[in-house]
Amino acid sequence: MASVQVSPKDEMLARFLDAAATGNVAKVSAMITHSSSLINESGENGWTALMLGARNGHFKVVQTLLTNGCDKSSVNKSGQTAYDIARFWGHKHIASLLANSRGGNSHHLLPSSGTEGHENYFSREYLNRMSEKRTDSPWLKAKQSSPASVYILFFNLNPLVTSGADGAGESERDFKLCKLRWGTVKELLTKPGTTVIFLGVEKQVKFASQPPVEDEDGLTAWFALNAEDNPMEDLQFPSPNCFFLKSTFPALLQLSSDEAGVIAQARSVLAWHNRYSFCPTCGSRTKIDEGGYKRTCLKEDCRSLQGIHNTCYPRVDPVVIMLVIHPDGDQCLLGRKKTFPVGMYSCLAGFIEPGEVIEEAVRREVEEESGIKVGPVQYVSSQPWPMPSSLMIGCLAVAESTDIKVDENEIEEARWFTRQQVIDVFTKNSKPAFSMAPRQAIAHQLIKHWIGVNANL
Ligand SMILES: NC(=O)C1=CN([C@@H]2O[C@H](COP(=O)(O)OP(=O)(O)OC[C@H]3O[C@@H](n4cnc5c(N)ncnc54)[C@H](OP(=O)(O)O)[C@@H]3O)[C@@H](O)[C@H]2O)C=CC1
Ligand SMILES: [Mg+2]
Ligand SMILES: [Mg+2]
Ligand SMILES: [Mg+2]
Ligand SMILES: [Zn+2]
Repeated sequence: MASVQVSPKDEMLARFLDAAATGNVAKVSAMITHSSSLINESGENGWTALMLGARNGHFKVVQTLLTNGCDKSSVNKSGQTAYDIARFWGHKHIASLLANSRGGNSHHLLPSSGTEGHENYFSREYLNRMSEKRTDSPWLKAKQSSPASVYILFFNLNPLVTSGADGAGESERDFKLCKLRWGTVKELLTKPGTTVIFLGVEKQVKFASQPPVEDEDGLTAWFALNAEDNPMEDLQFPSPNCFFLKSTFPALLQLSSDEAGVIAQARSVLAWHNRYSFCPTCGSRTKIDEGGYKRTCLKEDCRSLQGIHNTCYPRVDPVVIMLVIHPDGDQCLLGRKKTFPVGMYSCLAGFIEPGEVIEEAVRREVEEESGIKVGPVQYVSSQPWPMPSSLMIGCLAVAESTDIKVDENEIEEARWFTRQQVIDVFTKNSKPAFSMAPRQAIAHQLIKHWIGVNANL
């Protein structure tokens, strides 16, 4: 009988590939120590050890190979990388490891310095939320009628403000929230259709001598109210200059940083009450609990009353927003929606989908909207965006491809802009190639972070 001659080299490769395919990390590790050239070799149909480990969900094998300098960009005879294979077979943690590993040599394009100390607009925690007090009904009731408590009022989810031009010292401060007292709003509180929520207490406890009247515990509680009908006619306001903002954008970007933080919380929770009038599970009536942080179904046997029932709590919708850097490190990808002002380009963004990690959402949204493939992703900072309840998760990402193909349903145009063009927009040196989102938007801050310009630009 004729026997097929297998060279010792081929036999060793077969054993190595088998160890990777079966998840034998110790053997994979020992064999590459002994014979380092094995690491990038391929067997049948161009499959490498990395691809086999990725195919069969062996995280540690993939990790070991990457740590030892395995080339993650090689493709098999079907043109698939190990990353494509991991994604196809649903091994998300391995796909993520492959995309974020240094193998592609593109990590150096991301800034090494963090953003410590940077605060995005809408992010300031001016109040201590004191969530433990939400279930303390006597305390909440006493605070509601306390003359020291502060009420901010909304109609159609737009806050009551005055003109803020009183030397506030912050240039964005064009409007100032009207802080009302219980005496002014007590009639409104009893009206059907009025929603009241407890926001928290001022972090700074006031000294006893300071007006207005203090409660015994020295804590100044803040509440937010949303009125169903325009309350202007019924109420005596402390200042004739008070008015409701007519629209949210860009007016909501013109508050002080403290007040913007309060609005981010209040508007998101009020918007949730406004949209979730009935139980999403059975359609019955609900009652408001926990200082406005919960809606409980009134139907005794409703499923929402058993187990985890997140329909009862205010929602937060995570959104990834990313600045994609060109593989040459010197350009970034910006897009424009049809609704943007003429000439404005900004970062791409998109809602995170269920079962998706941040990095994968960045890759999916960028590919959907621009056709660009993305490798490493780096988290930078986040921003509440209360229109109505997004949490913007700001990232930098490095592109692995450069040909743009826009999804015209979402984006009108996407383009690569050079670092110099971006710097020119910030410094207003020469005729700008585009206009930028306002500095209160995290998109603006991400772009600034990438080019490393200082904070007062
Ligand atoms: N602060 C900042 O700098 C920026 C903030 N943003 C905010 O980020 C958010 C998302 O960005 P965008 O590019 O529009 O997102 P996407 O790219 O995900 O596209 C939005 C579309 O996706 C659909 N969609 C999917 N999931 C949701 C969900 N949970 N809630 C609402 N719509 C969903 C909607 O389609 P349909 O309407 O057909 O149902 C919506 O029009 C927006 O609210 C935007 O205001 C965006 C850019 C900059
Ligand atoms: Mg999208
Ligand atoms: Mg989008
Ligand atoms: Mg989307
Ligand atoms: Zn119900």
